[in-house]
Amino acid sequence: MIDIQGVTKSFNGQTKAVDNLHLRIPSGEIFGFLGPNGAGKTTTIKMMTGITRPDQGTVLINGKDILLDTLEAKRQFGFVPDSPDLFLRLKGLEYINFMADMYEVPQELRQERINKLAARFDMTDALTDSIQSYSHGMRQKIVIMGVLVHDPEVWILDEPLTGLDPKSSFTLKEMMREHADAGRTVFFSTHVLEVAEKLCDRVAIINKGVLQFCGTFREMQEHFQSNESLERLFLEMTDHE
Ligand SMILES: Nc1ncnc2c1ncn2[C@@H]1O[C@H](COP(=O)(O)OP(=O)(O)OP(=O)(O)O)[C@@H](O)[C@H]1O
Repeated sequence: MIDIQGVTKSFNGQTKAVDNLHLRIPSGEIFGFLGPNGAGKTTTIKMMTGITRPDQGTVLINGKDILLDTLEAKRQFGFVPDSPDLFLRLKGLEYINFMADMYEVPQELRQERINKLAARFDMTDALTDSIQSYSHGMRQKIVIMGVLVHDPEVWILDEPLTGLDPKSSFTLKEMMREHADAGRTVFFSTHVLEVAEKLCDRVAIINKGVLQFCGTFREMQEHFQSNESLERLFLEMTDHE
């Protein structure tokens, strides 16, 4: 469960990148966070994960305050950032083991998880190569595997499908569904509205830092008294000046 309580963030004392955002994402849900370029999605995610400090408001992850109980809050989630260009000098397996060490995953359990994840993402042969030699999609997959190796209850994923090939993208979406169906939480940002429409239990749309809508796709259609696709409704909500 994620509880975003009135977070606000300005840069350089100017326009608010995120303005008094409230969102509550219960366990058991895949939640899509949508918005045009520069809308404030990554800034929100950085405040959720304790990377950026909000000017106002806070975020609770499974009831743990990211500002006051930071370490406990961080134990609750796994975070996939929008850029996977991290730890390039490490081999894939070294990186996953590093993540498993950080989260104190016992040896036997980690081996089983690494084998399963590598098989699901077609990465078994690549694990002994350096991350530097990986394609963008392979780097994305190793970062996802590094997060999933500690089996966090809450997944926070910033544009996780970018650069993944169709099979890996399908696998990740399948895993997101399994995770939510097991009563846990998946929060992800995306620009791929067809994916959001099919995959998400609920979505939020943010524009210029301000929440425009939060609810199911059906609720959105009812609200706008329209049978249009999510893409059309999104454009209507975000195109007007
Ligand atoms: N470190 C920073 N310094 C100054 N401005 C910033 C900083 N980070 C973000 N911004 C500004 O905050 C606003 C929101 O940016 P953010 O990266 O959160 O958008 P986004 O919704 O993730 O966009 P995209 O879809 O393009 O990734 C933008 O106007 C951006 O220029």
